[in-house]
Order: sequence, then C-alpha cells, then structure tokens
Amino acid sequence: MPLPRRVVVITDDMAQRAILVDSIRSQGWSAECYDSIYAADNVMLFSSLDSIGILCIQELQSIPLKDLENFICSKSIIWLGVVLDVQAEWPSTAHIARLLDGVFSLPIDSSLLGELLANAYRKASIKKTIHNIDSIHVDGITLKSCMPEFKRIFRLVHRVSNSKAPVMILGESGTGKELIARAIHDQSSRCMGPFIAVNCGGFSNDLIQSELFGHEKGAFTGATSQQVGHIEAASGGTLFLDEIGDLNVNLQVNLLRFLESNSIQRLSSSQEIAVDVRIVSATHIDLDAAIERGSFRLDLLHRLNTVVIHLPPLRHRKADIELLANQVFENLSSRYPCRARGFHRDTIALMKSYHWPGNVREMLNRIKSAIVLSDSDLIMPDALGICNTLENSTPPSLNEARGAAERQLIINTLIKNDNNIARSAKEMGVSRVTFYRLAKKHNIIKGE
Ligand SMILES: Nc1ncnc2c1ncn2[C@@H]1O[C@H](COP(=O)(O)OP(=O)(O)OP(=O)(O)O)[C@@H](O)[C@H]1O
Repeated sequence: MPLPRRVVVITDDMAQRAILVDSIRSQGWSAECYDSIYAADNVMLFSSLDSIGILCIQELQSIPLKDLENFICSKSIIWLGVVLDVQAEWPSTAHIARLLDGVFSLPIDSSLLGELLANAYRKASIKKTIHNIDSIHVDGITLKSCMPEFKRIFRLVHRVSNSKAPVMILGESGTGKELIARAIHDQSSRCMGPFIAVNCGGFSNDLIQSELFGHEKGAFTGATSQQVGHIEAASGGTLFLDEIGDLNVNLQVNLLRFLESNSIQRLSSSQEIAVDVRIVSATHIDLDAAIERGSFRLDLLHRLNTVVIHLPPLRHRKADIELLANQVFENLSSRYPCRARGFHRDTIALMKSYHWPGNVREMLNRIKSAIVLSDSDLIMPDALGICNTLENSTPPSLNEARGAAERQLIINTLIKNDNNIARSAKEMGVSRVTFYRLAKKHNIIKGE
C-alpha cells in the first residue's frame, strides 16, 4: 500500500509553522503539527501514517543527542531539517544535519519544496519496505526471528545486498553464516551470477593458492591442464570466503593484492585477469586476537570488514528456540517418515535451557534424529539426547560422557544408513547383535 502524502511538522514557532504548513498544503500534501519531538513521540501517530517529517533545526540544539538519534532512527520516516533563522548560530548543527536527509531554509520556493518532498517520499517508501522486513528466504528456508537484534540483521542483509561493499560475518560454527552469505547473494543484482563458497581452512597450504587463483598447465607437478581458480570462477557473482581466519599468512598478501587491484594472476602466468566479484567472508575465530598473534593481517581485515554482521550463538536466542525448532520440525517431518506431530512442552523447555554448542546445525541434527527415531505422537525430551548436558548441571562423569557419545554415534550411524541395522553395525565395526544390544541399552530401539 503506498504511503499517504502526509508531513509531520515539529516546531514551536507558530508563525513559521503556519508558513511551512501553507507551503506544504499548496503542494497537495497534508500536514500534522507538534511543538516538540517529545509531544510527537507521545502521540505515537507515526510509522503507518506518516512518511516525511520536518524538524526545526534551531529547536533541536537543546535536545540531548541520544534522544534525538533515538527519535529519528526509530521511525520509518525521512526527516528534513528547516532553518528558521539563517543568521542564528548553532553549535552542533553539522552533527544533527547528518541525521537528517536534507536541510532547507525558509522562505522556500514552492517547486523546490515539491521536489524535496517527492524525493523524501521515494526514500520513505524504500525505508518502510526495509523497516517491515522480518524474514529472509534463502535455500528453501524462511529465516525468522522474534528478536529485534535478528530482525536488524535481516534488514542489514537487504540493505547491503545491492552494494558491492565487502561483508564479514562473525559467529560461532553452525550459527548460519553461510546461509546469510547466500541470502546476501540471492538478494543482490548479482543473483544470476555464481555463488562460490571456499573453505579457506579446508585445503593444504600448497593447494589453496591454486584453488583460489587457478593455475596454468605445468605450473606444478600434477598440473596437467589449465585450471580456473575460485576467485575467477566467481566473476559476476559472490565469493564466500569461509573460515577466512584460517587463511595462510602468505596467501593473505595475495588476497589483499587481489582486493586492491580487482585482478588476479593464475599460478605460473604473468597475465593479469580482471575479476568482478563481491566478497563475503566469515570466521568463527577472534580476528583481533589473531592480529595480535600475527596470524592475521590488519590491512586485510580492513579490506574485508566494511560491513560486519554478528550472528549470535543459539544459546543467546532463547526467544527464538521454539519458533526455530517448530520450523525445523515442519521442514524435516515432511522429508522423513515421522510419527510425531510436534514437540512435548518439556522438550521445548529442555531446548530453551540447553546451551547448544553446535548452534543451529546441532539443533537440526538432533531434531532430525528425534524425528526418525521417535515412536510417540510428540517428541519427548530424551529423544534429543541432551538430557545430561543441561546448563548449570554438573559436568558429566567419564562414564556418562562415554555413554552420551556412544548413544550419539549410534543415532548418527542409524540416520546415515536409513535405520538399517545391518549396515549401521557394519559401519561401526560391531556385530548386529552387539549393535542391537547397544541401541536397546540407550533406548534408541525398543526391545521386546
Ligand atoms: N535459521 C535457520 N533455519 C533453518 N536452518 C538453519 C538456520 N540457520 C542455519 N541453518 C542451517 O544450519 C546449518 C549450519 O548453517 P551454516 O552452514 O550457514 O552455518 P555456519 O555458521 O556457516 O557454520 P560453519 O562456521 O561451521 O561453517 C545449515 O544446514 C543451515 O542450512
């Protein structure tokens, strides 16, 4: 629905207000007036009805900057400043002006005002669309969250998608860094181009150079043909450098050179090849500490972290646990044979109190095993295999830890082998009888 053409005017100067309102109305807009930002905030008429606000710059001098920032940034309104007295001196105008979309003085030519309002209206419409984003669709998954912190991440993803600014995603393993990188790519104008993900820690030092930059035939023993590297292959799209903190220091220099020149040389070639890629990188390690240790270059960090997205660990997303678990359940239960219709409330409580060291990935795996193995209508707490690892509980004994690891191994092996006991037993290197006995001992299989 298009935004109404209504302007909020905030000034206690009645004479100038009247002039301003007349000019606004002459452009076919309606106007709503308040004496101060506090009066306007109290009425809470904003967000759905208003698109543009005009604030009197002189009056803003007396308002604490924090209040002003909160007021201006919390609304999906585009704010303009009006200067009522051009002769007056205002000490912090520059700072305030940065929060506003433009500043004009009175009297103002009506066609100029018309243009200012039309421009601001366009921006307000975009801002409102972004402000209302509360989910992201990626890889067939709808990422949702009840938490303002996460909704801000969704908005940031939308905002950064269409720039080429390098994005660095920080977060523990399994928090969804690659998914967010994909979302940035999918929503960008590069979405028709390739998305190439490279695990910088996944290759030997000898290999990663040629994996990233490519090589010519004969560049090294075994290089029997020319090979295009991942950077070149990502041209026109997005290169996702996962685990960037694990990249060998020598290669960091080469990567930096590429980021500065936007061109690469394949191994054993002197030809410069121009490459147009958007870089998204991710790491779970503390890069500041790595810089202090000398294992990561500060200049490279500065090239990569123009925009930083911090993904919180799942244990800090308690408010999202139920939403996420139900979403994962719905998704998986349609793909695997499943008797359960959902979670028992004790299971949800358990999930909320668990610390999820493996984050969303761990949740996915635990729910997957519970779905496959559960033989009741609701998934019970013990089906998740985390009863012994509750937060605040005392550390497990060696026997308990061994038992939990054994149980998890059996579950994982069964899932991998489609619940086939013979194949699972073979993979674990035990007889069928032993496997069956162990699975019964851990309540994974019901015995007669
Ligand atoms: N909000 C979510 N809803 C459903 N699945 C999710 C969500 N977030 C992440 N996942 C899934 O969790 C798994 C881990 O996500 P991802 O690989 O993006 O994490 P990561 O932080 O990049 O992990 P790592 O650091 O180990 O590479 C993937 O299977 C992903 O699809």
